[in-house]
Amino acid sequence: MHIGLIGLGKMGFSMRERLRRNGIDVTGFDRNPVPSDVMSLTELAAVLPSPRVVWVMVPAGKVTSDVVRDLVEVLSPGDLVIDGGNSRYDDDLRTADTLGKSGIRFVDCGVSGGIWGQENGYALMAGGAAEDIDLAMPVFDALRPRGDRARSFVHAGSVGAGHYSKMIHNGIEYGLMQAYAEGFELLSGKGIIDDPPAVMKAWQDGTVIRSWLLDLMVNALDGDPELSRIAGYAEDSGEGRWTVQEAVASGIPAPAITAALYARFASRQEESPAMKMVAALRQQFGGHTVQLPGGPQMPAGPEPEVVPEPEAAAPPRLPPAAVDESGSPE
Ligand SMILES: O=C(O)[C@H](O)[C@@H](O)[C@H](O)[C@H](O)COP(=O)(O)O
Repeated sequence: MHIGLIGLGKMGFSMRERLRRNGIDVTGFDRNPVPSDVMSLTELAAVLPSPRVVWVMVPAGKVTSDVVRDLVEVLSPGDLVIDGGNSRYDDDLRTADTLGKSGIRFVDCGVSGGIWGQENGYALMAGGAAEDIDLAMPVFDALRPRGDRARSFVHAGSVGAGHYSKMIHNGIEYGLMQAYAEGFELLSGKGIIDDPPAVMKAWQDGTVIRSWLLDLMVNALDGDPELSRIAGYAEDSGEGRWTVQEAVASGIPAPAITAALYARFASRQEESPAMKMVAALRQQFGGHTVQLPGGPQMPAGPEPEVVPEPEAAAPPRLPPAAVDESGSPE
Protein backbone atom coordinates (compact mmCIF):
# COMPACT_ATOMS: atom_id res chain seq x y z
CA MET A 1 0.00 0.00 0.00
CA HIS A 2 1.21 3.51 -0.83
CA ILE A 3 -0.15 6.55 1.06
CA GLY A 4 0.53 10.26 1.37
CA LEU A 5 1.40 11.79 4.74
CA ILE A 6 1.04 15.53 5.24
CA GLY A 7 2.85 17.04 8.25
CA LEU A 8 6.29 15.76 9.15
CA GLY A 9 6.71 17.33 12.57
CA LYS A 10 7.51 15.39 15.75
CA MET A 11 4.57 12.98 15.32
CA GLY A 12 4.25 12.79 11.51
CA PHE A 13 7.97 12.23 11.03
CA SER A 14 8.11 9.28 13.41
CA MET A 15 4.85 7.83 12.06
CA ARG A 16 6.39 7.82 8.56
CA GLU A 17 9.31 5.84 9.99
CA ARG A 18 7.06 3.25 11.60
CA LEU A 19 4.83 2.92 8.53
CA ARG A 20 7.81 2.34 6.25
CA ARG A 21 9.34 -0.14 8.66
CA ASN A 22 6.04 -2.06 8.63
CA GLY A 23 5.73 -2.29 4.85
CA ILE A 24 3.68 0.81 3.95
CA ASP A 25 5.10 2.96 1.15
CA VAL A 26 4.85 6.62 2.30
CA THR A 27 5.30 9.83 0.38
CA GLY A 28 5.60 12.67 2.89
CA PHE A 29 4.91 16.38 2.42
CA ASP A 30 5.61 19.21 4.84
CA ARG A 31 5.83 22.99 4.49
CA ASN A 32 9.45 22.49 5.54
CA PRO A 33 11.20 21.06 2.46
CA VAL A 34 13.92 19.33 4.52
CA PRO A 35 11.93 16.22 5.58
CA SER A 36 9.61 16.32 2.51
CA ASP A 37 9.65 13.70 -0.24
CA VAL A 38 7.75 15.98 -2.65
CA MET A 39 7.59 19.75 -2.97
CA SER A 40 3.81 20.29 -3.36
CA LEU A 41 0.41 18.73 -2.81
CA THR A 42 -0.03 18.51 -6.58
CA GLU A 43 3.13 16.43 -6.79
CA LEU A 44 1.93 14.30 -3.87
CA ALA A 45 -1.41 13.60 -5.56
CA ALA A 46 0.38 12.71 -8.80
CA VAL A 47 2.47 9.93 -7.25
CA LEU A 48 -0.30 8.20 -5.27
CA PRO A 49 -2.27 5.25 -6.68
CA SER A 50 -6.06 5.47 -6.91
CA PRO A 51 -8.02 5.60 -4.69
CA ARG A 52 -5.54 7.87 -2.94
CA VAL A 53 -5.19 7.62 0.84
CA VAL A 54 -3.78 10.74 2.50
CA TRP A 55 -3.03 10.91 6.22
CA VAL A 56 -3.03 14.48 7.60
CA MET A 57 -0.91 15.02 10.72
CA VAL A 58 -0.86 18.78 11.33
CA PRO A 59 -1.97 21.02 14.23
CA ALA A 60 -5.72 21.09 14.90
CA GLY A 61 -7.86 24.05 13.88
CA LYS A 62 -6.95 26.46 11.10
CA VAL A 63 -3.89 24.54 9.86
CA THR A 64 -5.93 21.36 9.44
CA SER A 65 -8.82 23.14 7.72
CA ASP A 66 -6.38 24.94 5.36
CA VAL A 67 -4.79 21.60 4.40
CA VAL A 68 -8.24 20.05 3.83
CA ARG A 69 -9.25 22.99 1.63
CA ASP A 70 -6.04 22.56 -0.43
CA LEU A 71 -6.58 18.81 -0.72
CA VAL A 72 -10.00 19.35 -2.29
CA GLU A 73 -8.12 20.98 -5.18
CA VAL A 74 -5.80 18.04 -5.88
CA LEU A 75 -7.77 14.90 -4.91
CA SER A 76 -10.53 13.07 -6.84
CA PRO A 77 -13.86 11.50 -5.94
CA GLY A 78 -13.34 8.22 -4.06
CA ASP A 79 -10.04 9.30 -2.48
CA LEU A 80 -9.78 9.08 1.31
CA VAL A 81 -8.44 11.68 3.77
CA ILE A 82 -7.61 10.64 7.35
CA ASP A 83 -7.15 13.37 9.97
CA GLY A 84 -4.78 11.92 12.57
CA GLY A 85 -4.19 15.22 14.39
CA ASN A 86 -5.86 16.27 17.62
CA SER A 87 -8.87 17.93 15.94
CA ARG A 88 -12.01 18.71 17.87
CA TYR A 89 -14.72 16.18 17.02
CA ASP A 90 -17.22 18.76 15.81
CA ASP A 91 -14.61 20.13 13.38
CA ASP A 92 -14.59 16.63 11.84
CA LEU A 93 -18.22 17.01 10.82
CA ARG A 94 -17.36 20.21 8.93
CA THR A 95 -14.30 18.54 7.35
CA ALA A 96 -16.41 15.57 6.20
CA ASP A 97 -18.88 18.01 4.70
CA THR A 98 -16.20 20.01 2.85
CA LEU A 99 -14.59 16.86 1.42
CA GLY A 100 -17.92 15.11 0.81
CA LYS A 101 -19.05 17.89 -1.55
CA SER A 102 -16.23 16.75 -3.87
CA GLY A 103 -16.93 13.04 -3.32
CA ILE A 104 -13.81 12.66 -1.13
CA ARG A 105 -14.16 10.27 1.81
CA PHE A 106 -13.09 11.12 5.37
CA VAL A 107 -12.02 9.28 8.51
CA ASP A 108 -10.99 10.95 11.77
CA CYS A 109 -8.44 9.17 13.90
CA GLY A 110 -7.27 9.97 17.42
CA VAL A 111 -3.66 8.89 17.90
CA SER A 112 -2.06 8.23 21.27
CA GLY A 113 1.49 7.25 22.08
CA GLY A 114 3.49 10.45 21.83
CA ILE A 115 7.17 10.34 20.95
CA TRP A 116 7.36 6.69 22.09
CA GLY A 117 4.90 5.55 19.42
CA GLN A 118 7.52 5.03 16.76
CA GLU A 119 8.96 2.16 18.80
CA ASN A 120 5.97 1.03 20.87
CA GLY A 121 3.21 1.63 18.33
CA TYR A 122 0.32 4.09 18.50
CA ALA A 123 -3.14 3.44 19.89
CA LEU A 124 -5.77 4.50 17.36
CA MET A 125 -9.41 5.57 17.69
CA ALA A 126 -11.14 5.95 14.32
CA GLY A 127 -14.47 7.38 13.19
CA GLY A 128 -16.08 7.00 9.78
CA ALA A 129 -17.88 4.64 7.42
CA ALA A 130 -17.01 0.92 7.67
CA GLU A 131 -15.77 0.68 4.06
CA ASP A 132 -13.42 3.66 4.60
CA ILE A 133 -12.05 2.13 7.77
CA ASP A 134 -11.49 -1.14 5.86
CA LEU A 135 -9.58 0.69 3.12
CA ALA A 136 -7.24 2.22 5.71
CA MET A 137 -6.87 -0.91 7.86
CA PRO A 138 -3.36 -1.82 6.59
CA VAL A 139 -2.23 1.66 7.69
CA PHE A 140 -3.83 1.30 11.13
CA ASP A 141 -2.27 -2.15 11.52
CA ALA A 142 1.18 -0.80 10.64
CA LEU A 143 0.91 2.03 13.16
CA ARG A 144 -0.55 0.21 16.16
CA PRO A 145 1.38 -2.08 18.50
CA ARG A 146 1.61 -5.70 17.42
CA GLY A 147 -0.84 -8.19 18.96
CA ASP A 148 -4.58 -8.20 19.47
CA ARG A 149 -6.04 -5.37 17.36
CA ALA A 150 -8.86 -4.73 19.83
CA ARG A 151 -6.30 -3.68 22.47
CA SER A 152 -4.96 -0.74 20.43
CA PHE A 153 -7.49 0.03 17.69
CA VAL A 154 -11.18 0.85 17.71
CA HIS A 155 -13.63 1.85 15.04
CA ALA A 156 -15.48 3.98 17.55
CA GLY A 157 -18.42 5.08 15.38
CA SER A 158 -19.26 7.50 12.60
CA VAL A 159 -17.17 10.58 11.69
CA GLY A 160 -16.16 12.46 14.87
CA ALA A 161 -16.22 9.38 17.11
CA GLY A 162 -12.46 8.86 16.81
CA HIS A 163 -11.55 12.33 17.98
CA TYR A 164 -14.31 12.30 20.61
CA SER A 165 -12.72 9.14 22.04
CA LYS A 166 -9.27 10.73 21.95
CA MET A 167 -10.59 13.88 23.65
CA ILE A 168 -11.98 11.83 26.55
CA HIS A 169 -8.71 9.84 26.64
CA ASN A 170 -6.85 13.10 27.13
CA GLY A 171 -9.26 14.28 29.83
CA ILE A 172 -8.48 11.05 31.70
CA GLU A 173 -4.78 11.70 31.08
CA TYR A 174 -5.14 15.08 32.84
CA GLY A 175 -6.81 13.53 35.88
CA LEU A 176 -4.33 10.66 36.20
CA MET A 177 -1.29 12.90 35.84
CA GLN A 178 -2.65 15.32 38.44
CA ALA A 179 -3.35 12.53 40.94
CA TYR A 180 0.16 11.09 40.57
CA ALA A 181 1.69 14.56 40.81
CA GLU A 182 -0.24 15.43 43.98
CA GLY A 183 0.73 12.10 45.50
CA PHE A 184 4.38 12.87 44.81
CA GLU A 185 4.09 16.27 46.50
CA LEU A 186 2.43 14.69 49.53
CA LEU A 187 5.15 12.03 49.79
CA SER A 188 7.82 14.72 49.57
CA GLY A 189 6.13 17.05 52.05
CA LYS A 190 6.44 14.71 55.03
CA GLY A 191 9.80 14.17 56.68
CA ILE A 192 8.84 10.58 57.48
CA ILE A 193 9.63 9.42 53.90
CA ASP A 194 13.39 9.06 53.32
CA ASP A 195 13.26 8.81 49.53
CA PRO A 196 9.96 9.72 47.80
CA PRO A 197 11.13 8.66 44.29
CA ALA A 198 12.00 5.24 45.74
CA VAL A 199 8.41 4.88 46.97
CA MET A 200 7.07 5.66 43.50
CA LYS A 201 9.57 3.22 41.99
CA ALA A 202 8.29 0.50 44.33
CA TRP A 203 4.75 1.12 43.07
CA GLN A 204 5.68 0.11 39.51
CA ASP A 205 5.03 -3.61 39.87
CA GLY A 206 2.14 -5.24 41.62
CA THR A 207 0.30 -2.17 42.91
CA VAL A 208 -3.22 -1.18 41.99
CA ILE A 209 -1.90 2.12 40.59
CA ARG A 210 0.91 0.73 38.38
CA SER A 211 0.79 2.24 34.89
CA TRP A 212 2.87 3.63 32.03
CA LEU A 213 2.39 7.16 33.38
CA LEU A 214 3.82 6.00 36.70
CA ASP A 215 6.79 4.46 34.84
CA LEU A 216 7.33 7.80 33.09
CA MET A 217 7.26 9.59 36.46
CA VAL A 218 9.96 7.29 37.72
CA ASN A 219 11.98 8.07 34.55
CA ALA A 220 11.55 11.80 35.15
CA LEU A 221 12.72 11.46 38.77
CA ASP A 222 15.82 9.44 37.81
CA GLY A 223 18.70 11.86 37.99
CA ASP A 224 16.49 14.79 39.12
CA PRO A 225 14.69 13.48 42.21
CA GLU A 226 13.29 16.90 43.14
CA LEU A 227 12.56 17.99 39.55
CA SER A 228 14.80 20.95 40.27
CA ARG A 229 15.44 21.52 36.55
CA ILE A 230 11.72 21.89 35.69
CA ALA A 231 9.44 24.85 36.51
CA GLY A 232 5.99 24.09 37.91
CA TYR A 233 4.29 25.39 34.78
CA ALA A 234 2.06 23.22 32.57
CA GLU A 235 0.53 24.13 29.20
CA ASP A 236 -2.55 22.54 27.65
CA SER A 237 -3.35 21.97 23.98
CA GLY A 238 -7.15 22.06 24.18
CA GLU A 239 -8.47 18.56 24.65
CA GLY A 240 -8.75 18.86 28.44
CA ARG A 241 -10.77 22.05 28.01
CA TRP A 242 -13.00 20.41 25.41
CA THR A 243 -13.61 17.47 27.74
CA VAL A 244 -14.70 19.83 30.52
CA GLN A 245 -16.89 21.76 28.08
CA GLU A 246 -18.52 18.46 27.05
CA ALA A 247 -19.09 17.56 30.70
CA VAL A 248 -20.85 20.90 31.25
CA ALA A 249 -22.86 20.59 28.01
CA SER A 250 -24.02 17.07 28.94
CA GLY A 251 -24.53 17.74 32.65
CA ILE A 252 -22.12 14.93 33.49
CA PRO A 253 -20.04 15.59 36.62
CA ALA A 254 -16.30 15.43 35.90
CA PRO A 255 -14.73 16.97 39.02
CA ALA A 256 -11.35 15.21 38.80
CA ILE A 257 -10.70 16.19 35.17
CA THR A 258 -11.95 19.73 35.80
CA ALA A 259 -9.72 20.18 38.86
CA ALA A 260 -6.72 18.88 36.89
CA LEU A 261 -7.39 21.39 34.10
CA TYR A 262 -7.71 24.27 36.60
CA ALA A 263 -4.47 23.18 38.30
CA ARG A 264 -2.71 23.77 34.97
CA PHE A 265 -4.22 27.25 34.66
CA ALA A 266 -3.07 28.04 38.23
CA SER A 267 0.44 26.80 37.39
CA ARG A 268 0.84 29.67 34.92
CA GLN A 269 0.17 32.45 37.44
CA GLU A 270 3.14 33.88 39.29
CA GLU A 271 0.70 35.66 41.57
CA SER A 272 -2.96 34.72 41.91
CA PRO A 273 -5.26 37.77 41.66
CA ALA A 274 -8.08 35.72 43.18
CA MET A 275 -5.98 34.63 46.19
CA LYS A 276 -4.80 38.21 46.73
CA MET A 277 -8.47 39.13 47.01
CA VAL A 278 -9.16 36.25 49.42
CA ALA A 279 -6.30 37.50 51.63
CA ALA A 280 -7.57 41.09 51.39
CA LEU A 281 -11.07 40.05 52.42
CA ARG A 282 -9.77 38.04 55.42
CA GLN A 283 -7.92 41.14 56.50
CA GLN A 284 -11.01 43.31 56.01
CA PHE A 285 -13.48 41.20 57.96
CA GLY A 286 -11.25 39.46 60.45
CA GLY A 287 -8.21 41.69 60.83
CA HIS A 288 -6.08 38.72 59.76
CA THR A 289 -2.45 39.22 58.73
CA VAL A 290 -1.50 39.34 55.07
CA GLN A 291 1.86 38.84 53.37
CA LEU A 292 3.74 41.40 51.29
CA PRO A 293 4.23 40.11 47.72
CA GLY A 294 7.06 37.59 48.00
CA GLY A 295 7.85 38.84 51.49
CA PRO A 296 7.15 38.72 55.21
CA GLN A 297 3.86 38.84 57.01
CA MET A 298 2.18 42.20 57.48
CA PRO A 299 0.49 42.84 60.80
CA ALA A 300 -3.23 42.59 61.01
CA GLY A 301 -5.21 45.30 59.24
CA PRO A 302 -6.62 48.42 60.87
CA GLU A 303 -8.98 48.15 63.81
CA PRO A 304 -12.41 47.53 62.37
CA GLU A 305 -14.76 50.48 62.53
CA VAL A 306 -17.33 49.90 65.28
CA VAL A 307 -20.82 50.43 63.92
CA PRO A 308 -23.33 51.03 66.77
CA GLU A 309 -26.17 48.58 67.00
CA PRO A 310 -29.46 50.23 66.00
CA GLU A 311 -31.91 50.64 68.88
CA ALA A 312 -34.14 47.63 69.15
CA ALA A 313 -37.58 48.41 67.71
CA ALA A 314 -40.64 47.54 69.77
CA PRO A 315 -42.10 44.19 68.70
CA PRO A 316 -45.24 44.52 66.60
CA ARG A 317 -48.51 44.08 68.44
CA LEU A 318 -50.16 40.82 67.49
CA PRO A 319 -53.83 39.97 67.96
CA PRO A 320 -54.44 37.45 70.75
CA ALA A 321 -54.18 33.86 69.52
CA ALA A 322 -57.46 32.17 68.82
CA VAL A 323 -58.16 29.41 71.31
CA ASP A 324 -60.16 26.27 70.46
CA GLU A 325 -62.37 24.44 72.88
CA SER A 326 -59.54 22.23 74.11
CA GLY A 327 -57.64 25.37 75.09
CA SER A 328 -54.85 24.87 72.52
CA PRO A 329 -53.91 27.59 70.03
CA GLU A 330 -55.16 26.78 66.48
O1 LIG B 1 -2.11 10.37 23.97
C1 LIG B 1 -1.15 11.05 23.69
O2 LIG B 1 -0.20 10.67 23.00
C2 LIG B 1 -1.10 12.45 24.22
O3 LIG B 1 -2.32 12.78 24.80
C3 LIG B 1 -0.78 13.41 23.11
O4 LIG B 1 -1.90 13.52 22.28
C4 LIG B 1 -0.26 14.75 23.58
O5 LIG B 1 0.85 14.63 24.38
C5 LIG B 1 -1.30 15.58 24.23
O6 LIG B 1 -2.04 16.15 23.20
C6 LIG B 1 -0.81 16.68 25.12
O7 LIG B 1 -1.95 17.35 25.52
P1 LIG B 1 -1.91 18.60 26.45
O8 LIG B 1 -0.98 19.58 25.78
O9 LIG B 1 -3.31 19.10 26.47
O10 LIG B 1 -1.39 18.16 27.78
